[in-house]
Amino acid sequence: MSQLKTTISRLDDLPSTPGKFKPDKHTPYVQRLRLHSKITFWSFFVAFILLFFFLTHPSAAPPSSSRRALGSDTWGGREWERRVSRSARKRSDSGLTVLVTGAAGFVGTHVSVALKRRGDGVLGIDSFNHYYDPSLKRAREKLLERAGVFVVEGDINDASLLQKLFDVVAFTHVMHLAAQAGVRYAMQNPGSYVNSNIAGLVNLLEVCKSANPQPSIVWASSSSVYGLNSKVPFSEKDRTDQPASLYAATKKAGEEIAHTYNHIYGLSITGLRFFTVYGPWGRPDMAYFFFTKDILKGKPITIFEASDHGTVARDFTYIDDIVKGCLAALDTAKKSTGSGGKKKGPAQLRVFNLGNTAPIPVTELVSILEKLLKVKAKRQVLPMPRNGDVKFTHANISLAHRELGYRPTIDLETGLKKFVRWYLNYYSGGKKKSAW
Ligand SMILES: O=C(O)[C@H]1O[C@H](OP(=O)(O)OP(=O)(O)OC[C@H]2O[C@@H](n3ccc(=O)[nH]c3=O)[C@H](O)[C@@H]2O)[C@H](O)[C@@H](O)[C@@H]1O
Repeated sequence: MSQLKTTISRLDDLPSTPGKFKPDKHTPYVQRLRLHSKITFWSFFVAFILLFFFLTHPSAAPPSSSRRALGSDTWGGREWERRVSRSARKRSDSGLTVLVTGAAGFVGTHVSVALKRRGDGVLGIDSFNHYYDPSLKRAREKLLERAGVFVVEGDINDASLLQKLFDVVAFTHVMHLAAQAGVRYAMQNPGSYVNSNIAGLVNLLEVCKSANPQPSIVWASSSSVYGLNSKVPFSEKDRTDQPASLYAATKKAGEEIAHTYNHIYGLSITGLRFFTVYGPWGRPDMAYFFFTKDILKGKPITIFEASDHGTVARDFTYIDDIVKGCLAALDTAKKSTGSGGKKKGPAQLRVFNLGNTAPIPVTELVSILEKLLKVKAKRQVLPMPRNGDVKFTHANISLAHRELGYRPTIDLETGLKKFVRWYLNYYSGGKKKSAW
């Protein structure tokens, strides 16, 4: 307080109309004026140096929240809001207005384009993290841009960004696909699974529950929640309390968290348990993708077998079938019942298997790839390491068939043919690099 008084009294020393005042150059006032000029000069000089430093060293800039306040971050500003609104504008009154998280991801890209093509409003959000080659995500972003979908670069853990998106657009639906995927990587980086699949999910649901109107939510769970369940085919009624990986455990936790937000806040939530989704623009961390890469390079591939020399198999599901399931889940989602963070009545809570219901041994997947690529794979068969993998998956899809009209139509060989065609084209560096 005393310091404040001193500062005020110093300011009071200055004449209110300095131009009319003829100073005596020997008075203390003139000395102070000279001092002030020097301070002003050095302040400008230091400010200039700092500005130069931050412009040439962007990573040394202040934290994003303060930059955001200045409107100079990757999001914010009038032009940005215009882009957000334009992307989320639907073509007809009956259309949906969907926020797609993980929009530059494999499933996110396909779902976003399909929604946009049929006239829904779509806005994407994606963190473009480096879990796998970010240039593939950027190529997908270009594809989305051409389809009229704007992807906001940001994290689902950023509550102020999500809040801002809901301030700009009244989303009717959220298609939540942003996640840390991959079963085996969970042993290397467990924190990223907790951060995306648990903290990120909770953050998103917090914003959704407070939104007015509350959106309906459809999100990606995983076949991995069945874990050590050995009853086949896997039905939604089967036990899911024995996850074999941390990845599976975070997806299972997501399903329980969904229950809580549905119960307390009246959010309408649908979880989709995807079964090993594959296809063009897929994820390079998945076996069918890196097997293709390694076979073409003449590198050996490792094929896991069960401890009893038993076959390891997956219910591989083609991306177009998954997209149909996602759209059907959005179309049949009932409205959330809450408003202003308060539940008004019971809301819809659903879980569906989206699989192909035709498990194929991994050895057969490799044989199909060999045939399509016309290259013999260098197979190395090893016992399945204890890294979170399960022996087989097999979806019972009768519930999804009944409620969503879901009926997969693409068998593994047909789907891999489409994938291989895309792969060769994309990685040939040819002109058709970003073809669909
Ligand atoms: O359906 C799911 O729930 C999951 O499907 C995939 O997980 P996964 O089925 O393990 O798919 P891949 O990693 O592509 O593995 C496919 C099969 O290849 C086998 N594999 C994998 C890697 C390898 O080097 N060798 C090998 O034989 C695996 O054991 C597995 O049986 C996805 O990576 C998960 O994100 C997703 O949630």
